[in-house]
Amino acid sequence: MLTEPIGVLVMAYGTPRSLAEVEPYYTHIRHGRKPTPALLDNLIERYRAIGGVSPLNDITSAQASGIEHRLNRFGPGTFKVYLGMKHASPFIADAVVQMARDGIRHAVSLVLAPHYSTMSVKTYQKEADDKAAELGIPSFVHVDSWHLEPLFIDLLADRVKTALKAFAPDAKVRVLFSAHSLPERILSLGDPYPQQLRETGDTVAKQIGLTNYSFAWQSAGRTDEKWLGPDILNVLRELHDGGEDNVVVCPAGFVSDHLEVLYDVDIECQATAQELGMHLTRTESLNADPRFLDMLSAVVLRRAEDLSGSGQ
Ligand SMILES: CC1=C(CCC(=O)O)c2cc3nc(cc4[nH]c(cc5[nH]c(cc1n2)c(C)c5CCC(=O)O)c(CCC(=O)O)c4C)C(CCC(=O)O)=C3C
Ligand SMILES: [Fe+2]
Repeated sequence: MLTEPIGVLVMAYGTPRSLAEVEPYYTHIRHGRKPTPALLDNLIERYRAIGGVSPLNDITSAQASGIEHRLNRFGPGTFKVYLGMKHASPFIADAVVQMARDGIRHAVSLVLAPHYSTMSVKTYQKEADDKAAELGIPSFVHVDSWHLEPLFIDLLADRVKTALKAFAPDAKVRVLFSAHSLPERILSLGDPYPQQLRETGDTVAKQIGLTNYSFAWQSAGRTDEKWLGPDILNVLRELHDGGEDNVVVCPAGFVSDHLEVLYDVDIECQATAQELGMHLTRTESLNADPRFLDMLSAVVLRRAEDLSGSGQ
């Protein structure tokens, strides 16, 4: 192991801290273009519907500090965790500046999302690497994805089993593994994202002997482009038309309770299900589950071994 502290840059999407911050946050997501009043009102209404602010900031912070605590179990001060957000402060670049100030020379990056995409994880990594290059500090060793980590699979498998208990033992129940949709053009780029979601779902299903399951995309952006389908709301309608009215949604692409889970699944999918007379539940989010943080810190530790191995 290295003798000086290893920096760990934990990256996440970020969320506004108050309703007043929704406009600058949305403008940042839109690469500096202000949203129209209608788009802004619509987003504010969604945050209002989940209680005004998203619990995401608190959960992300708890995840980062839980990872740091675990990494330092065997040697206090061996690792220093920095939190950097894509669209909210502290931004990824702020965290990298702090790492440089602290004299960190060896660092691992981890994105709090299981599946790799050129439009998500890669953009986080690029932001970190660009800032490191600008500051003249060594680049990061990245964790690209952890969608097949055995402990991640175990956690989802347990959650699916628990969710299925809401139904009669002999009921026919469809499990829908979902993730955030992305523009369909990622397909022509050979992006691994859709395949990785499928691998997560297939592996969970195999582990618990689940046969009635499929995949759906949720939370597609409000843009003119075509987004990956099938959209989860259409999948619910099709299931109902085919005589299947029992559904467990497992939002496997997300790790925390936030807008896409608390609004898009718990309010929007639930409303469609009710309208159709379907029975829908979802798996509990991973949040700061100790077993989840054990898993993430083990993944970081493994990657940190590559740092010393590569002689950096
Ligand atoms: C792949 C992916 C993940 C999962 C991986 C990861 O976690 O990185 C994710 C997570 C999240 N997305 C979030 C929020 C939003 N995403 C938006 C818009 C967009 N998301 C995109 C992608 C993703 N997003 C994309 C391609 C857009 C279009 C604009 C663009 O090209 O960038 C918009 C704009 C309005 C709207 O479309 O609703 C909002 C408000 C929150 C925080 C929720 C909270 O505050 O609780 C979280 C965790
Ligand atoms: Fe998003």
